[in-house]
Amino acid sequence: MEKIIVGGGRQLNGTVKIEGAKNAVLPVIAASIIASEGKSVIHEVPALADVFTIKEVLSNMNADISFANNTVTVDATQPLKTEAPFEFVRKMRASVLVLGPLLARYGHAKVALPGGCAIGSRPIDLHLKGFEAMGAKVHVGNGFVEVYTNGRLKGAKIYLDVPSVGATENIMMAAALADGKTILENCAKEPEIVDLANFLNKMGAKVVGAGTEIIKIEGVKTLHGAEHTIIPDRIEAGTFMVAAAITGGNVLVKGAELEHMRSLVSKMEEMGVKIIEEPDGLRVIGPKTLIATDLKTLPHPGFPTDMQSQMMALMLNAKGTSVITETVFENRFMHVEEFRRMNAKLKIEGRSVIVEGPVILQGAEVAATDLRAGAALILAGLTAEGYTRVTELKHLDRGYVNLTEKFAQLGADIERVDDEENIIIDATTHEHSSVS
Ligand SMILES: CC(=O)N[C@H]1[C@@H](OP(=O)(O)OP(=O)(O)OC[C@H]2O[C@@H](n3ccc(=O)[nH]c3=O)[C@H](O)[C@@H]2O)O[C@H](CO)[C@@H](O)[C@@H]1O
Ligand SMILES: C=C(OP(=O)(O)O)C(=O)O
Repeated sequence: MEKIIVGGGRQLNGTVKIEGAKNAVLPVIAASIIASEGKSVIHEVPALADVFTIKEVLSNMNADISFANNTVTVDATQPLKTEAPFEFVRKMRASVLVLGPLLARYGHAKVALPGGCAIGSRPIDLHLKGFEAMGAKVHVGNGFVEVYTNGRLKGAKIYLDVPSVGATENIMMAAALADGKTILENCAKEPEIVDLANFLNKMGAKVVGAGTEIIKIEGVKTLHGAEHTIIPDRIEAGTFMVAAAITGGNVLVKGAELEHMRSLVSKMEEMGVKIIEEPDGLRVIGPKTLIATDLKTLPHPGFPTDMQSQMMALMLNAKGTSVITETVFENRFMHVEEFRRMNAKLKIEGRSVIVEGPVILQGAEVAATDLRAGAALILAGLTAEGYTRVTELKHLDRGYVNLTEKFAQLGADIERVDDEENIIIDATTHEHSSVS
């Protein structure tokens, strides 16, 4: 089994470069299949497991897609299959983002139902309600959701009950080719929504208002391929910002965009962390003593749920009682049990966790219960006594590229090992017996 082994006690210093955003690149690649003319060329694509999954989804539909040197090229001009089977959706829920583009272009899409996951039930009812409002029929059965329409979708006025990121993206993509105007209210305002709207507009779409709570889309008849550069990953950036802060280090997080990260920056400043905007990123300087604070996750521009577990690691090192309230996902506290294995003092009360700090964390074997939980356990390991061994790395690989190497370059005592290999090394050289 693969593990990341991290030793505590080292301060992190230096520069780390942030990749393109996972949550922007997945909808942008999905959107590229709407183009009936020309190729799309997408730059700053991170080499994440999720990107390889969406590439497989598109290849399986007969799109011509290649990925090299952080650039994805998509030619979807030939007729496509309009189905995404469970083997892909199971690996990555964002596969449902092909529903909107396929429905808009072909009047049909069939995708395996994503089902629940570690952070909550994550239904797609709002995506489907949006398609229905535009005249589509929805059929759910045998583990699939199928959407279809006779002729073009019709522009509609759609109000989202909650500002869902995926529903905003799927409806925006479908509306781009609909007949008439769609007005999407109470939509998500994340920077990744703006990135998708910019890409769609380069393809010939007419989308205005992305980044606000009302997006207006005037449908056009066809879209063409376009060239686009993905925005930096604010969650990867935030993870390294916490790493600098938690170790009392000084790290330049190159590519971090202050505009995308105001809620995180202000929380970290409240905790005593110094954050300086520099021309190419954010410099983060950890204090001698971190101060406890409270936070509540909310849709953007509120505090991002994808940074909640990393902030829990920071709060475990802060002086006083902190309270974290999770309002976006109903079950995103799986990491609490893992932190407890490291001697954390945490109490769950409904949708809140009470964090008592500072605590002397102890290295332990812990599991990455989801993507960000994995990152948070590594962060906790940076300050723990002894060695922390993080397993279930498949989650981490969905969202972080070269995480171990990046931490090591900043001075962390960290390595990724495979138990099987270790056994072989142990048997021949006896050198690695202390790490497995
Ligand atoms: C690939 C991607 O971009 N993933 C991000 C996206 O996920 P995703 O797009 O899945 O998240 P949503 O914004 O849709 O989910 C937010 C909340 O709305 C609920 N909901 C959503 C859709 C729906 O049809 N019905 C419904 O009830 C969800 O269960 C959840 O409680 O936004 C989340 C919230 O910022 C982030 O944590 C994920 O990293
Ligand atoms: C929850 C996340 O992503 P996804 O929606 O891809 O599961 C995340 O990035 O933390």
